[in-house]
Amino acid sequence: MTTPLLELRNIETFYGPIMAIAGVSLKIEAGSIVTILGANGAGKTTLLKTISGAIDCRKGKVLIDGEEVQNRAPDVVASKGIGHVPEGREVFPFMTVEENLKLGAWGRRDRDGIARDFETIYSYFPDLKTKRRDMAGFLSGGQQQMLAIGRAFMGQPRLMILDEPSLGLSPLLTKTIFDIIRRINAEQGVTIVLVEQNAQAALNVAEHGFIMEVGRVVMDAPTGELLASDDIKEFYLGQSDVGVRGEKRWKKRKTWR
Ligand SMILES: Nc1ncnc2c1ncn2[C@@H]1O[C@H](COP(=O)(O)OP(=O)(O)OP(=O)(O)O)[C@@H](O)[C@H]1O
Repeated sequence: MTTPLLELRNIETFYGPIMAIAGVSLKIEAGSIVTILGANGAGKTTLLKTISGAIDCRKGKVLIDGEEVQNRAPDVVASKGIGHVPEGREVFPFMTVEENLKLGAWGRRDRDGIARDFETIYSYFPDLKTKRRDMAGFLSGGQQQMLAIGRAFMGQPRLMILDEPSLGLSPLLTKTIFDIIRRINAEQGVTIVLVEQNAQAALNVAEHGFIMEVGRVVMDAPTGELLASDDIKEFYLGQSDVGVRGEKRWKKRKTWR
């Protein structure tokens, strides 16, 4: 059996007395695209932050290629190949596009590789090339999302974790971003973990999904299975059954509890 690229074993993460992650275990194989879905407050962002070292867990293990990295500093986790694209992008507004991308390559010494990765990002996101000398704060929301993805890519991640990349974007821009995420996976061999509120877009691109509720994973299945699930249709895709006279049925109970 191969060692997963990322494994979480019984993670518990708290904010003071509040338990945000209540014992999550999961495995992510190299080369895959997986999505983590869940309602507001389910713990998705906290889980990603626990993986990247932005928040410490109180219990459990985070393993990258079988090596324990839980509660290590974010730069140590990044050096193991984890690139975190946080919710809300968090680009540096008073630095240019190019400077933001250079920061992503911090610690790298391979000048040729850095130059090649700049070109890769500019080929995926031509807008960034056009605006490479502009302040990041003047970019549109979609361009800032592109820059956040580009900056993470400059760190040569083997696993990219993206927190709600479609937040605030038009359907067209969301499609553009998701197409590039798919290409980064297929062409660059980067494994992708995608947290999304846009369940339809995420399930279209991912091979496997995890459903989170109040700090736990309540469902873990290939996306084909999730798309066929009545619970997923009802609660995440808004495709509830409609009665013969057009009235909506009583809201059904979720069966995964
Ligand atoms: N800084 C914080 N201090 C205290 N509680 C927090 C903090 N951040 C998050 N929480 C709580 O932790 C739980 C999980 O929050 P988290 O942001 O991880 O959820 P989420 O699934 O990412 O939600 P959303 O989809 O709204 O971003 C929630 O109950 C939230 O209120």
